[in-house]
Amino acid sequence: MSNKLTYLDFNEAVNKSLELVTSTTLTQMVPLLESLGKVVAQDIICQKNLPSFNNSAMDGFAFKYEDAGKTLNIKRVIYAGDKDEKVQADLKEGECYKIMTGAQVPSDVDTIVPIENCKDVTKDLVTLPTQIKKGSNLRLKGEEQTKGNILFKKGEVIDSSHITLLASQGIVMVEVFKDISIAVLSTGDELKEPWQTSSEDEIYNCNSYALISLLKEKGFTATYSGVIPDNLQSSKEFISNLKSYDVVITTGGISMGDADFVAQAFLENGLQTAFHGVNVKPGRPIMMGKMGKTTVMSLPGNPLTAMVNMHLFAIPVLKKLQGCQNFYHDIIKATNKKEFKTKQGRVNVVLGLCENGGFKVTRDNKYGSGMITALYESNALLVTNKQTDCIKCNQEVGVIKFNNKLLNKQIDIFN
Ligand SMILES: Nc1nc2c(c(=O)[nH]1)N[C@H]1C(S)=C(S)[C@@H](COP(=O)(O)OP(=O)(O)OC[C@H]3O[C@@H](n4cnc5c(N)ncnc54)[C@H](O)[C@@H]3O)O[C@H]1N2
Ligand code: MOO
Repeated sequence: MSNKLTYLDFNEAVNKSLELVTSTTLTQMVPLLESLGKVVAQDIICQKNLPSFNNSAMDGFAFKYEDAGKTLNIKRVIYAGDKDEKVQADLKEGECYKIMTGAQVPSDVDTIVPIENCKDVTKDLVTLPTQIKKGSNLRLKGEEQTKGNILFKKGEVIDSSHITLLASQGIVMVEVFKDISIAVLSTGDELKEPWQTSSEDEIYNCNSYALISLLKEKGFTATYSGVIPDNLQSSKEFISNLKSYDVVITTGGISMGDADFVAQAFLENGLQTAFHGVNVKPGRPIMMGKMGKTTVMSLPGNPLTAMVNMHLFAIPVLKKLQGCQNFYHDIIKATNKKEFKTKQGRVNVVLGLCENGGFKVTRDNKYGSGMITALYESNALLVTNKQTDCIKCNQEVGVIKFNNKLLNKQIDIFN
């Protein structure tokens, strides 16, 4: 980080980070269920009307509207799946069909009444109610979607509702954007892996596992690539082997310390720095840039800071790169439950618990960036602007929940 301690404006950093990437163009075909969580690479067009034939919404009787209130003979029973002569229009005067939910409705009837609303129902006869609306309980061919409509658009992340639509169209292979490749690394000689023994003088590497699992939660696959050594020459060699990845994400070693070699090692590998240092707490030392085609995101080592930076800065960039149309943070409105102070002159990112319409700041906003449990106790971030020094009790705030869906336009996220 520059010794002059000039920190980039928060919004400028967000925009610069998003400008670093454009959507991947590589696609692949995947089977229907494997498309879950992936980004669809072309508009999905309706190929089969929804519904594809007029059908009944109820178990009951199908009749001509003018026969409402009359006692009619039951011509036959029509079941879901019946076709051809079983659904032909052949009613005579004084007749109706008994019909089951989902069954095809013959063309000579226009209204359906549920069985429990009828009187004197026998095997052969039924008395229809007088009060019924024409067209009731009749689901018309194509009323939901017609052939040629766009069902959903390129760039949407496929969830269970998309899978429902795809299956309804008989689509079994889906063209999605190929997963971008992401390497996750840590730095620091003090680190031990969770499966190793760590003495009192050492700490476990939790950042890499935190990042990889967050990425998985957000639909990405990341490769753990180890710990960058705390010396420039080895760091440089280590980083030179990462150039085939679309994205490299590191934590630690980017502040002012004598062992903070990460930025220099990337620079010596051709990094074009977009920014290094942002006027935000936590997360001030964050660095982003491009090393050839590889997008580099170097996050501070403090675990809480690294994860906050992932949510705020990294995930939107990765979503854009992965081909998503929506990559801007959304906020939800909540009532602040407990007053807390923030520092003026910088953007503050505050952890809290957002539930039942309320936001409650974590640990009175007195936790440290090195803490791990504060994140566990929270499910949302509140971002202040530079002028804010206090968020009052009962004040309406806008918060970013960790599992918020992203938007296709930038909105004001500040409080
Ligand atoms: N003189 C200054 N010192 C610091 C500044 C500053 O502006 N001037 N900024 C502070 C801020 S803010 C932060 S955040 C940290 C970030 O420093 P680094 O990115 O260089 O991170 P490290 O020093 O390597 O580590 C910080 C902290 O996190 C622990 N750590 C690192 N990696 C892991 C990991 N994989 N798993 C668990 N814990 C990890 C590490 O042991 C340190 O305790 O710098 C301040 N200093
Ligand atoms: O980013 Mo540091 O405090 O911002 O922990």
